[in-house]
Amino acid sequence: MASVNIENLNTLSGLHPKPENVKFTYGTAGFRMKAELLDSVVFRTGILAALRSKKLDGKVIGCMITASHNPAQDNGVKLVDPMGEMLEGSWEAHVTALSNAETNEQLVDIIHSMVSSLKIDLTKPAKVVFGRDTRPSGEALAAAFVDGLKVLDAETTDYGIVTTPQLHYITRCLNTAGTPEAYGEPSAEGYYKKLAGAFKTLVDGKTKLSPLTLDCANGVGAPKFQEFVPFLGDSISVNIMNDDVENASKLNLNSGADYVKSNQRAPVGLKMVPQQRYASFDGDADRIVYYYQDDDSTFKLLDGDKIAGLAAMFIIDLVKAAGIDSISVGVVQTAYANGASTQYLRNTLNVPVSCVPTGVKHLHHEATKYDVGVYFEANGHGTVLFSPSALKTIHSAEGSSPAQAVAIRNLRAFSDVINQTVGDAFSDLLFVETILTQRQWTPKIWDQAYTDLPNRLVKVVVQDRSIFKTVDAERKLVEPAGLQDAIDAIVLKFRDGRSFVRPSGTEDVVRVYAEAATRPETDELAFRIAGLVFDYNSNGSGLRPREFI
Ligand SMILES: CC(=O)N[C@H]1[C@@H](OP(=O)(O)O)O[C@H](CO)[C@@H](O)[C@@H]1O
Ligand SMILES: [Mg+2]
Repeated sequence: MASVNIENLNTLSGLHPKPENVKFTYGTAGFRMKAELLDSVVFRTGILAALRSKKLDGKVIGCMITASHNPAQDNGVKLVDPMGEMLEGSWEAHVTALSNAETNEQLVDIIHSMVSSLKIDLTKPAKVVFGRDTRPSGEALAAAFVDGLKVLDAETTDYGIVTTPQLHYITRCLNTAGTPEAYGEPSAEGYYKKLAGAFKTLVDGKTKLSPLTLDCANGVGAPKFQEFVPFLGDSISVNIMNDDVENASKLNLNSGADYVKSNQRAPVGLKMVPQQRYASFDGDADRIVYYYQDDDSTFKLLDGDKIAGLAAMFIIDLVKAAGIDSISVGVVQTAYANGASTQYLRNTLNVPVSCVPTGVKHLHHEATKYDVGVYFEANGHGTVLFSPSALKTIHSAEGSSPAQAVAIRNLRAFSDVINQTVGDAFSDLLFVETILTQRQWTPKIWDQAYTDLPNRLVKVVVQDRSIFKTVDAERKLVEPAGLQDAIDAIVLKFRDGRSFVRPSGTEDVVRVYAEAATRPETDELAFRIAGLVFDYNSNGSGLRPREFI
């Protein structure tokens, strides 16, 4: 068995020293922090990507350099497994260990112990592809990643500036090429052709909707959607705003899906016209939320929960119309899903709903258990997964009437318009537009499925968030002892009250979520629980926010 060329590793690692006194953790969305701290981490992630590829017999591993909806000065790195899914959970600990090695000797030791415990054959080839968003720090970090790949002589292709979902798509295409599961051409152009072709089939012959106004958060979604437009031709009209990627400081500033969802308001500078459709991407275009203004000028958000409800409703109808009763539809949510959406799914659509911990990898995994699994985080990250057997059924069905044949054709195109590797703002946009076009629905009609319970999300800065331990898909605290009982006692006093507390996986805070029958009750509940959490674990650190009760 070959071994690592230590001289080579020492030289390359010397170019990417680890900053002192920083502890890195591969979290919900990979490593994410101030860009200036990331050089050594990205270099070592390159080593790990090469090891993972060797372990998987030379299958292509993907890497995306992005910090999504976070500010321009942040960056991050995240690995993609061969079918376009997130890095397998057990490898998160390995990449975390590599990133925290203090010396080159430790680095070599960790690599050697991985090679022996995971039985990695270093003579196997390694193939790794990578891309990045528009952040100015991306280019240098990509170079550090390439240095990491050189440690193990990995073959590599730089896909340059792409959206996160494009990189996931390309990774899957490369690994399925020439097989019956071939996913498409492994290029941005192949991606545009596949999605646009399916969309055109779905809206063919239907009356086109009024233009959609699209806020791209001044991120990678802007140039990439511009690139996409010629492929879509006149099948859709989109007015793009917040497309200034030259001025990095504008990235995600007062705009984008996270801003709109968190503040429940339109991006700054957008003058809304009642009953028109608006949508916002986040900074790496893997999330989308829709919104509109009602006639009384109220702002109405159509978030990930609303998108999941719309998708589930449409697919259920389509499956029925196609006469394929054997395909069942399920929806996966997290505890942050609005209680009204869960009720709608269960009681109106009669679909099974699972609740899993936060983080796309959990939702994705659970969704694979259904024939058609719809998954969305409330913040707008999600997609629809068709199981291999559902796809087979859809592709072999013929239908016994013209109406059934049309429904089957639509189901096939629908499965193609959806990026099944990961939540994808472009693809989600197209499937929402498909449904609204086929039904000729305004955003208000879509919104009428159910009325959101008022809700509030509060961040609590505590001394040590690691003491908060949860169970039951993060809906209950088991530690610190007694805190959950105190929460339950407060929640009981509120009509339709629901609240839960969990440590964030991406920020150094504890999050409190609350919903109740009315806005004032919701705010009171949220701030009471936030106050309770703060008092449990502040030890006098920081100021107690004034709104906490
Ligand atoms: C409440 C919330 O929106 N949490 C977000 C956030 O996770 P936290 O673990 O809550 O920090 O970032 C994740 C990664 O982007 C995303 O998947 C998740 O939905
Ligand atoms: Mg994102």
